[in-house]
Formats: sequence, C-alpha cells, structure tokens
Amino acid sequence: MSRRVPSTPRPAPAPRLRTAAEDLGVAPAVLVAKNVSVTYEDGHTALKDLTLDVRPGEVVALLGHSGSGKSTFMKAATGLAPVSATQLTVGGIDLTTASGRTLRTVRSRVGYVFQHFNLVPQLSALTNVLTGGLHDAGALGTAGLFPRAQRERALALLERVGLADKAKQRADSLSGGQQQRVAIARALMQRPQLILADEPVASLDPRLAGSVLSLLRQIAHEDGIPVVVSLHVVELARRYADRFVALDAGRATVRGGADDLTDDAVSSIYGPDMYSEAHHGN
Ligand SMILES: Nc1ncnc2c1ncn2[C@@H]1O[C@H](COP(=O)(O)OP(=O)(O)OP(=O)(O)O)[C@@H](O)[C@H]1O
Repeated sequence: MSRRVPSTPRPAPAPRLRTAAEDLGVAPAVLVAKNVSVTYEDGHTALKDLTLDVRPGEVVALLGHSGSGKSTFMKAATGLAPVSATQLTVGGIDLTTASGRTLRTVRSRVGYVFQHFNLVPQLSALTNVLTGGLHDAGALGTAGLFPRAQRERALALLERVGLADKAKQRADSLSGGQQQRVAIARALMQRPQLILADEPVASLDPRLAGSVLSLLRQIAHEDGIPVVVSLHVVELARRYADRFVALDAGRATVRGGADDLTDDAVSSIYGPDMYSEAHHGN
C-alpha cells in the first residue's frame, strides 16, 4: 500500500506558470496503470501492484534503488514486459491485450529517451531525428528518402532543442548533452502522446543534466506531453519533476509532489546510509 508523505512547513514556492495540465483542467490520463505487476520468465517479480496515472503536462519522476523496477515499469508501458494488471492503457489502448499492429501503433506514439542516447553514430543529427518519424514516413522513409515536410519538421525540432547548427554533424561527433537533445528531438518527431525517459541524465555532468531535464520539463509543460523520468539524484527530481513515485522491490512505497521530497522522505526511500549519494549524485 502506498503512503503519502506528511507535509512539513516549507517556504512558499516561487510563483510559476500554470502547466498545460492545469489549463486543461482535469485532463484524462494518457497512461493509466492499475495494479500492474511484472513477473519475468525466470519467475522474478520486478513490479508488484503498481498504480499510477500520468496526465497531460506533468513530469513524474520514478525514484528508488537500482533494481527497484523503474525500467520495468517503462517496459510495461510499451508492452515490452510480461504484464498482469487490472488496467494498463496508453492513449486509451489496452496494453494487456494489444499485439501486432496495435502494439506497434502504441509504441510509435511513445517517445523513449535512454541513458546512452541510442543514436545511430555514423548518421547525422538530422537523419537520427528523421528516424523518429519512420512510422509516418512510409516506404520512402525506410529507404532513407524522407519527404520534404518530414525534413523540415526534423530541422524545426533540432532548432527547438538548440541544435539547428549541428544538423549535418555526425551523431558521434556531438557531446553527450547534445546527443541527448538529438534523442529528445527524435522522440518528438514521433508526435508522442507520452515520453518515457529512462535515466536520461545518468551519463551527463550536472550542468548538462539540468539542461536536458529542463528541456523535458518544458516539453511537458508547454506541449502537454507528459514525461515519466527515472532519476537517481533526488535533487533533480525536486527541481524538475512535478511529482514522484518511489519504488522498492517493485512496489510503490512513497509518492507525492516534488515539495514532499523532504529529507525524511529521502531517507525512507533510500535508507539513511544511501541518503547522501541519492541526495547529491556522484
Ligand atoms: N528480462 C529480465 N528477466 C529477469 N529479471 C529482470 C529482467 N529485467 C530486469 N530484471 C530484474 O528486475 C528487477 C528490476 O529491474 P529494473 O531494470 O526494472 O530496475 P531499475 O529500478 O530500472 O534499476 P536501475 O536503476 O539500475 O536501472 C531487477 O532485479 C532486475 O535484475
């Protein structure tokens, strides 16, 4: 059973812009997970009864020790893990029964951002972004001949992430932070309903980590595309997420708003010994 962290008195937060979710009122959840469990083929249960709704415009951080089930949840949300659930839907499509074309459609509408970027190293930044639109580009795209409208859109997305001048550069000649921005542009090329970012800043230094998370938050708040992001550094969750869910051995243990990530909450998520590392990163 999840428990909420009791609020402690804190200084009043600085005023902020309304999020897209707030503007939309009570927008329907894009991702609905009710009692989701995942047991892998070897019998290991990596997720147990996780319930989580993700609404337009919000950034939800997944916290917890290594091996607590964060990636497994993301795999479950794209039909890549063996799931049992009362409900698991993305954009209204039931992932517990989807297969074949339906599953491919769901995956094409979920942007995935990985720790190691997963770009094709020898291709240009622009071509990497274009691959995000393959689902819509048809046979021409598969042959590497992307329609002009797609190329223009990919360029506009590179501009959005601040890399228009790097469009023709090989992916492997870009810095880590730049590669992650290309990966985010590639995810946006999918016109995603949802972005899943699995430790997107674990390979980046703190300054670049902040800029990548700030970009993801901007996408959630301005475009309304919700972002689920797994993080190992609590301070980043406090700063860039709207709320968090902490997992422990596959179960949600603590959840709340970013302001609820008090020192007590951090200790109860990671234990007193891990407190310092999770607090500040390496
Ligand atoms: N395909 C698999 N088969 C069996 N067990 C798996 C499989 N994938 C993951 N696991 C196990 O499930 C548990 C949860 O793994 P998961 O990768 O979801 O954790 P995580 O919280 O994302 O960890 P990290 O922070 O290190 O990425 C771990 O014990 C892991 O070893």
